Amino acid sequence: MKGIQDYYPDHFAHCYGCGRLNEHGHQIKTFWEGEGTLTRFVPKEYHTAIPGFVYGGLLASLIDCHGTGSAALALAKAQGIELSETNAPRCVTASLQVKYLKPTPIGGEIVIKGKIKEVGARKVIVEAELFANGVLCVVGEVVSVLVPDNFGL
Ligand SMILES: CCCCCCCC/C=C\CCCCCCCC(=O)SCCNC(=O)CCNC(=O)[C@H](O)C(C)(C)COP(=O)(O)OP(=O)(O)OC[C@H]1O[C@@H](n2cnc3c(N)ncnc32)[C@H](O)[C@@H]1OP(=O)(O)O
Repeated sequence: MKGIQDYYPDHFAHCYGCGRLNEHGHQIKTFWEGEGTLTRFVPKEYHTAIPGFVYGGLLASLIDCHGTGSAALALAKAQGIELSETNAPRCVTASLQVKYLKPTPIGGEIVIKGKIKEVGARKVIVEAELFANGVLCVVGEVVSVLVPDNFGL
């Protein structure tokens, strides 16, 4: 199944967290599930904080790109954009807040769920919940801002 990241132009597809063209990155994919958004990721052994548990920086990174991806989905919906080829809106992170509630175990799939809290003309706020083996381990909030096609060029 295609994620919003599959609809970014190539120039915006090199992000370490979610760029489909970054062979060293996490290449996460974010899509709608009902009214919310969803990203899945399976940490590797080397994503370790202490043996058996995921490094918190990685979890923040996953929430970051889940947030910007969810924001792009929300803007596309709000603006009536039908996704095809590389026409997705692109959002950059303005603010990232993460709260680690429980250690996150390595050894299974991580699921990140997003709730769109606010959608403006450019700014989107997304609340994220990160689950490991069905247990809520991390929550976060991402403020994303729509950027123009020539951002970074
Ligand atoms: C330089 C590298 C960036 C690379 C990113 C590539 C983007 C590609 C897009 C897509 C690709 C796939 C996705 C990638 C995902 C990547 C994730 C990351 O790791 S991103 C890297 C870290 N983030 C930055 O480096 C942003 C640096 N900051 C900025 O560029 C600007 O400050 C920016 C664009 C965030 C806002 O600047 P303004 O001048 O365009 O817009 P104003 O008018 O200041 O703000 C618009 C709204 O946002 C709020 N806002 C701005 N900053 C905020 C903040 N820090 N906290 C809360 N709200 C904030 C403001 O209050 C305003 O809200 P009101 O419309 O009035 O309601």
